[in-house]
Amino acid sequence: MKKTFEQFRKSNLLFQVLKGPQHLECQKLFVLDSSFNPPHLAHFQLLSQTIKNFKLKDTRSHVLLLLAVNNADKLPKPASFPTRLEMMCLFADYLQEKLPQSVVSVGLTVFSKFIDKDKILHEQFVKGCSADIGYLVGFDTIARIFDEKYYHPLKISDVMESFMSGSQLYCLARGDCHLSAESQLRYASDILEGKFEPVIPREWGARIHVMQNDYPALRNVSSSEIRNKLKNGQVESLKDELPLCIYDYLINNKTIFD
Ligand SMILES: Nc1ncnc2c1ncn2[C@@H]1O[C@H](COP(=O)(O)OP(=O)(O)OP(=O)(O)O)[C@@H](O)[C@H]1O
Ligand SMILES: NC(=O)c1ccc[n+]([C@@H]2O[C@H](COP(=O)(O)O)[C@@H](O)[C@H]2O)c1
Repeated sequence: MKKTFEQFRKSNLLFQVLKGPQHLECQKLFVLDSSFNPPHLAHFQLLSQTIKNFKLKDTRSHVLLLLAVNNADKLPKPASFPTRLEMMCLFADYLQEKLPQSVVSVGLTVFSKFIDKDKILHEQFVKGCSADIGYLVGFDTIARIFDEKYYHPLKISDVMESFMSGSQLYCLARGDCHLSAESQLRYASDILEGKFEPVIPREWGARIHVMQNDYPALRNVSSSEIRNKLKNGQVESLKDELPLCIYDYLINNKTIFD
């Protein structure tokens, strides 16, 4: 993976598929954009609930696990990118097994903002198919997608118009969030009622779908909490938060977050 990653870094590519089909194979694409630092069961739950509730009837779905080599806020730490790519590939195999009605690809991009990721995916992955792209996010991320600071001095209603008119945002409420679960679940209807106008146009509310996590124990799981537990030797409890393949990988590579 180190070599593959270095090649991507040295190339001028903006997006590259490293595993799975190179182009969209189904009518519905679900993108999980994450730091995969490491991937965990709340990520799986986000995918599984979204596919269960929103996949097109009687068709397969295409899942794209996407890693940005530039994050909107975070430095590229603590696990190296090649390590994260290895975990993404293990996670992709796990998804393929658990969600057999899905096709899974793993990709890299240089873009941190969703508006830019969306443009490049339409150009290089969807390639002219009339598919809506569904982006899978936790509530903390949706709040950041609609934060004006990322687009200054442009207006969100202008700069995000093209992205929001062709995308759906599938969102899982989080326990470790500044808003109550009720407020998170009301977010789309609040937008539809115009509560955030003029910043967020009310019609965008129809493209946002906030779900409660069906498994309460996963609502507070996060990669940072898992990294801390691993550092502090609290490995037993990690079994309930990670796919077994990722758990085994971390146990065999305990220093990757050092
Ligand atoms: N417990 C959770 N419930 C709902 N969404 C989640 C949860 N954990 C992660 N997500 C979402 O999955 C997406 C990708 O996750 P990300 O890589 O940021 O994981 P994270 O666990 O929040 O990482 P970190 O702790 O390093 O910030 C984000 O949109 C994030 O909000
Ligand atoms: N305005 C935006 O589009 C925006 C804001 C914050 C994070 N992101 C991206 O969301 C993804 C997840 O971010 P975190 O790993 O920081 O939670 C990253 O790819 C990050 O760059 C995008």
